[in-house]
Amino acid sequence: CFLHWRKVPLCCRSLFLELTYQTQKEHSLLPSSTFTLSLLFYRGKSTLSLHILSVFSAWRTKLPVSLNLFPPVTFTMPSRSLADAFRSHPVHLHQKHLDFSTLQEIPDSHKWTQLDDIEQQHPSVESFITESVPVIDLLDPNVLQNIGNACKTWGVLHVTNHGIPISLLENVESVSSKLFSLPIQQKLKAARSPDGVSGYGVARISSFFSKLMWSEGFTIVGSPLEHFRQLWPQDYTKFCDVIEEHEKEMQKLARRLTWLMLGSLGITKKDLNWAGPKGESKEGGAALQLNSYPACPDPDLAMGLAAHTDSTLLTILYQNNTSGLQVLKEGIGWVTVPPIPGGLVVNVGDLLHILSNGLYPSVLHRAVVNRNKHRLSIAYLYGPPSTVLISPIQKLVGPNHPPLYRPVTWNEYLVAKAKHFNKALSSVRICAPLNGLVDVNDHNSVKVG
Ligand SMILES: O=C(O)CCC(=O)C(=O)O
Ligand SMILES: [Fe+2]
Repeated sequence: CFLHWRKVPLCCRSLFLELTYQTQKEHSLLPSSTFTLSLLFYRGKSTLSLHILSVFSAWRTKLPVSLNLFPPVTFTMPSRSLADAFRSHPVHLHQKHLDFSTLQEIPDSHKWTQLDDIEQQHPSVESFITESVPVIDLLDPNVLQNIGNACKTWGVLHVTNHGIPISLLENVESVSSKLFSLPIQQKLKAARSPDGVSGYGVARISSFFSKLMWSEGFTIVGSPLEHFRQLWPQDYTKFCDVIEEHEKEMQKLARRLTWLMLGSLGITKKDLNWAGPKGESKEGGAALQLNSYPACPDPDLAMGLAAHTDSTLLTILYQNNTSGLQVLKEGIGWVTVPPIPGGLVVNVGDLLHILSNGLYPSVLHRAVVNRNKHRLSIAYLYGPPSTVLISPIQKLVGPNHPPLYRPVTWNEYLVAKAKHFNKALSSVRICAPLNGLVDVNDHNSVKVG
């Protein structure tokens, strides 16, 4: 291999070498364990030096060392859990916990007097004079086509007939509502630790802003048992049961939606290694994010949750009966996504953006607040198994469609997000899109206040 490396043009600025250990029990020709060597050359943001790598591909069938150029998705390797990814990259937050219920006016710490670039460039638009986010019935015979159009043009959709019992969604809403209405001292008993992921606290993205957001959150990764025991020493088990049941149902829906979205791109389970040889997929990972946006005395000066994209394959969002979610639609501005009865919002996340090679863009969204009503949202953040490498799917890549992103695991991407926030997608980009468009988030400045 190293002989060929010399042929890499000097203009290549960087070389990524990813050595991954793969167990291939079923493969008759290879020993049970082989290494997959992924070589990825890139030169800044311009095109890839593919010619050198084609030499390697001929070897793939003969050698126990396989050289994958842009593997769609590969491997399992013992690695850190999602929670570890956060732990290894702590985000330093202003740990200021307000008791919103007692405030008559907005303190300076929460006054967004100067909006960041993205808010200034894109005004809010009234939903009745513009288009609205597509509503897709999952039982519609044209569901694939409808989902594909919505992902391509909006990066977000509403789904109905999704199969999640409304009573279950209401039960999770009720747990959230009880949780956030506990006294602040009680909630702080389940506070998220500075290097942790689960628990009560301000939005994780707060560290990128000088002003705090008008919201509080509670994150659940794995079991909420320990934290719930702190919050409700007497009756935590019934709350845990609700979360567990919700997780089970949402996992099923998230998996179904992932395959519908990929299916609308012509991708089947056999195109993805992590789907398993018979199409059965390994478990994806997930986090549940409960968000509370108290009524705010001056909503124009506050921000519920600042503009961001989700570091997921997709996110499924339930909102109580109060509006607040807005998505950025290029050429239009911020469009409100009001709750629809029985419906769930589905966002394209950054990892689906990468898998689809930018065909399905992750949607920039934010939450605004409201003068009179308390708003709750429940986000199911769904991703792949955390050690699977995600890169543009080979079927979507060709001479006219070079891969735009390098392979990255969910863990690695979370670390990139913790470092670069809305520039995380650009940080894993290896090539400018041929259509000259850049990621919407590239325009975002994170300075505020
Ligand atoms: O509250 C909302 O509508 C948005 C929540 C959200 O974007 C998130 O939790 O990532
Ligand atoms: Fe989000």
